[in-house]
Amino acid sequence: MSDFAQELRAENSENWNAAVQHRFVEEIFRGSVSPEVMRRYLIQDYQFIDRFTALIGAAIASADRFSSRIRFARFAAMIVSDENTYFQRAFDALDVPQAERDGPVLSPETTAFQALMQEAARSLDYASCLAVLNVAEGLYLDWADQPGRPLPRDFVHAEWITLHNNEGFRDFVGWLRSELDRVGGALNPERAAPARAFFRRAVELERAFFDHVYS
Ligand SMILES: Cc1ncc(CN)c(N)n1
Repeated sequence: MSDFAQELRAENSENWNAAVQHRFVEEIFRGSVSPEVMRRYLIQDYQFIDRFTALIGAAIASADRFSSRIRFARFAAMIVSDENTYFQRAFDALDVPQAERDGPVLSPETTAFQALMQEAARSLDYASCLAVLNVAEGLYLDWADQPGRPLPRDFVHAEWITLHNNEGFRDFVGWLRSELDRVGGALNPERAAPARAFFRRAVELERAFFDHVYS
């Protein structure tokens, strides 16, 4: 099998590393993200999750085999259950009114990320959907998976970490990488170009998304 996923990651190492070593990551492990920053982050991220779920739908539609559709459908079920429940409990803890949960003013960074996911979804190009999903989940596993590091006390911080470093998530990200290697690696350079570009843009946006919650 090719190592297409690793190649793309290496091409984008500067932004990837800046995101996984971001101030937000350090602060969340210490439990010191301020309530205002955590609120802003989660309110915007809930809108990210909405389009992200639609992108998984596009991956289900465009995948080339049933076993891959099953894998994505199971993952989507986790997002709309465990992860959605986390958001609701965190919003309660942070006193986020219903209007800001359902229809907040979107930041330019959230809008840009939503647009990128929509573009990938509408392409119905499986390799492009996989590229964006690999960034969104691979980069989150990369920052959250710090074995031996103690968890913060507040569930708002701790659970955001454990949602992204548990065994099931690790396994899913490993599968996502192998799927991108299988599908992307079989394409000639010209046909792989859209996935390569989606990957690059997604890594840039992940970094910008972390940055913008502090601005
Ligand atoms: C911006 C962003 N990127 C990735 C993830 C992980 N699903 C997230 N919740 N938000």
